[in-house]
Amino acid sequence: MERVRCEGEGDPPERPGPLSDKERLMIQDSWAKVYQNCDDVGVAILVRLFVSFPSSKQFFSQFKHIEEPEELRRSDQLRKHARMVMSALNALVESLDDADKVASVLRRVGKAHALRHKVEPGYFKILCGVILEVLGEEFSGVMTPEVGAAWTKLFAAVYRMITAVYEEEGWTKLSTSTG
Ligand code: HEM
Repeated sequence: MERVRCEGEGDPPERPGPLSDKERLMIQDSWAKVYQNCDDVGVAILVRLFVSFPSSKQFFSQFKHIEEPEELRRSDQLRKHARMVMSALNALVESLDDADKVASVLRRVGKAHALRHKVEPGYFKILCGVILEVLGEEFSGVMTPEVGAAWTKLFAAVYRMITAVYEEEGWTKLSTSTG
């Protein structure tokens, strides 16, 4: 059964330091392999998100009522969002040594989702977890525990920056449940 967790609910403190050079390189090397298959991987990630957390479909007019994974997989709106997610992640990974660029990518994504798409920010945390899960399954040779830990650290920082953008944009529902 879907369970969307609230901000701060039972989570360990998320204040990791900046990525080390080694962590940054591990993320960039593993991503290069993932991104070679970006269309398939992006669709697999989003189908997993929408099947495991059906409430995350509520924001998508064209497939919010679809349950069948095969039908979800064929949705143009899903495939379009998959490409946008993968290409934003690519921009992020390519810019890991440029803090201003990272901040600008996340600001753009955070603002659009807070103001235009009205997506509860907790879904970003859920999506990050789903990405780690799918990459761990599909790229098990690449996603060693050490590489996975570097990605986990990156996603914790991404989520912190996204919630900071939401707060700056006046989002007031950070502590309410979405489930
Ligand atoms: C890493 C996380 C994500 C990235 C990089 C991302 C990226 C994007 C981008 C680049 C756009 C188009 C930008 C725009 O409208 O200005 C977009 C649109 C959208 N995103 Fe995301 N997104 C992410 C996560 C999510 C999540 C978790 C949800 C909801 C569960 C979501 C829902 C939407 C919706 C509803 C749209 C509009 C789609 C449409 O008009 O067809 N996104 N996303």
